[in-house]
Amino acid sequence: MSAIVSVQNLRKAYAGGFEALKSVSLDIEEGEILALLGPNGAGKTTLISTICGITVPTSGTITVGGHDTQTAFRAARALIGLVPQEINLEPFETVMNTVRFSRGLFGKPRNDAYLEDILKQLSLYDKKDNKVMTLSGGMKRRVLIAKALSHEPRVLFLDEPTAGVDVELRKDMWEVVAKLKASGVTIILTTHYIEEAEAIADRVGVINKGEILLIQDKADLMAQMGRKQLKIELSAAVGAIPDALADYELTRADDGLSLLYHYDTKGERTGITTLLADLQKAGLQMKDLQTQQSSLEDIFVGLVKETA
Ligand SMILES: Nc1ncnc2c1ncn2[C@@H]1O[C@H](COP(=O)(O)OP(=O)(O)OP(=O)(O)O)[C@@H](O)[C@H]1O
Repeated sequence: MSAIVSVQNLRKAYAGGFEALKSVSLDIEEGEILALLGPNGAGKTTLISTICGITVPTSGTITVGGHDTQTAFRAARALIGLVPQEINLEPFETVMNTVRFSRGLFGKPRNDAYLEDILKQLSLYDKKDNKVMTLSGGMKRRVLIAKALSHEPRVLFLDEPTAGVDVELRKDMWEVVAKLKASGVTIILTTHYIEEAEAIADRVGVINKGEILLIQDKADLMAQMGRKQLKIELSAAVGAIPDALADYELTRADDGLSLLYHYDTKGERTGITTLLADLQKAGLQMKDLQTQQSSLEDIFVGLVKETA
């Protein structure tokens, strides 16, 4: 695979001096789905807007399909579709005219068959002659996607595509994204929903305070950083963890009725057998045991906390 978007040492300081991006470098591979995670104000929208040419970088370079976004903006921008966070549609226009107009802005020849196909993919075809103002919020979000795809871009940026969208529609949108990927479009999305990244991304990038903390294959990330938790339910509550068990770094839970033990899934030894033996020696009676794999959410929260 080769990089379709390449960002090198990108810095963005807003007027007033606030540094929203601090020397960000990343390559986005053709055909992948990259999810950018980060808390509010991390710099996700700034990164996307800068790549799309809406925000001017303070320094650094960006290329899209080999075109420099500063010296060959039109060529770079023609390859990009952007679905913004805000709904910015003309309320009195019909769905079909909205997408037709947007395609025209990129100087593409009229091609209703292509646009109708996009509307069908997004389950909007039966609404094509409806005015935008008559659509539901979820449908308007899908019109935004259709609009962004109207000029046949190779890279699609989705900024919080499912914000404020109900669970069912969110899953529909994931299907749409999967279909787009299958048709060869590279997708970059920002999201607050970690389950969204877990469900659809090939790679996950975590941004905090204008810096990329990590960018990694999702499966590798979960295998490397995923820790397991063992929950030991006791027959009687303990007020404090016995000194003899100090090495295990256990935490009390459920008012002392449970103890939590964390171990590395990649480690050669989990330490569970010796822990169970030592629990018995310390006179603690075990009622039940449960294990739980840490989710992407646990990993993300841990990372952001570390750099807080
Ligand atoms: N036009 C601007 N002028 C000054 N500061 C700005 C401007 N736009 C954004 N910022 C600041 O830059 C930082 C990054 O904002 P950005 O919108 O990129 O974050 P984000 O990760 O997209 O957040 P959210 O998840 O809330 O959308 C924030 O501290 C924000 O206040």
